[in-house]
Amino acid sequence: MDSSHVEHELVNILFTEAQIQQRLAEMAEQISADYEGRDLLVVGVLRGAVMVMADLSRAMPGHLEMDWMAVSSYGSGTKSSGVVRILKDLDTDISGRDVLIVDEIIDTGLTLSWLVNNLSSRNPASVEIATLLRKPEALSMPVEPKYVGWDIPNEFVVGYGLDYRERYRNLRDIGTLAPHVYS
Ligand SMILES: O=P(O)(O)OC[C@H]1O[C@H](OP(=O)(O)OP(=O)(O)O)[C@H](O)[C@@H]1O
Ligand code: HPA
Repeated sequence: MDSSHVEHELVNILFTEAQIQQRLAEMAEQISADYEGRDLLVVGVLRGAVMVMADLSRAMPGHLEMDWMAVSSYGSGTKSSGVVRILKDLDTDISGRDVLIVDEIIDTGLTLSWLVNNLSSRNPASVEIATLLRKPEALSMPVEPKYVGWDIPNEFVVGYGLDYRERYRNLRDIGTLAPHVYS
């Protein structure tokens, strides 16, 4: 497969690979300082957060554990269905644990506000969120990520874990798709 072909379907690069790595390093430094001496469990939200989890966790020098959840609210399109389902639950008992949920984007805020409620009911010591991107709509939702990479405009973005119909997750940059891709 010709990967340069895929890159050409992006019309507007919002963040390059280098910018993403730089921002994740800053976030990792802050998170490491905040959780120093604590027993951190990092929870990645499959599938989009795989890249952020891999790079953010490797930028943190201390001990941490990783677990994963899979939830679905989008189906195959670009609009949230409004209903969140657990597709894969945690393998870890989080009672008494410091939990940091890692995701790549908060869009409507539905997924993460639901997830924070769900995990909070399991008696963790704390639950916080780290997200690489946040869209404006999420600001009106009861979801308050402690760590945000960037606030972005309300456009559908792909790359670095973010998909459109399961494609484009493997792009190293984050950008918007050319209109012809949707037609
Ligand atoms: O704030 P929201 O409007 O709820 O949107 C954010 C969620 O949507 C995406 O996941 P998606 O359901 O597309 O699954 P994926 O990670 O497998 O792509 C993304 O990874 C977030 O978890
Ligand atoms: O802008 C987006 N792009 C890809 N996946 C998403 N899931 C929520 N918002 C987005």
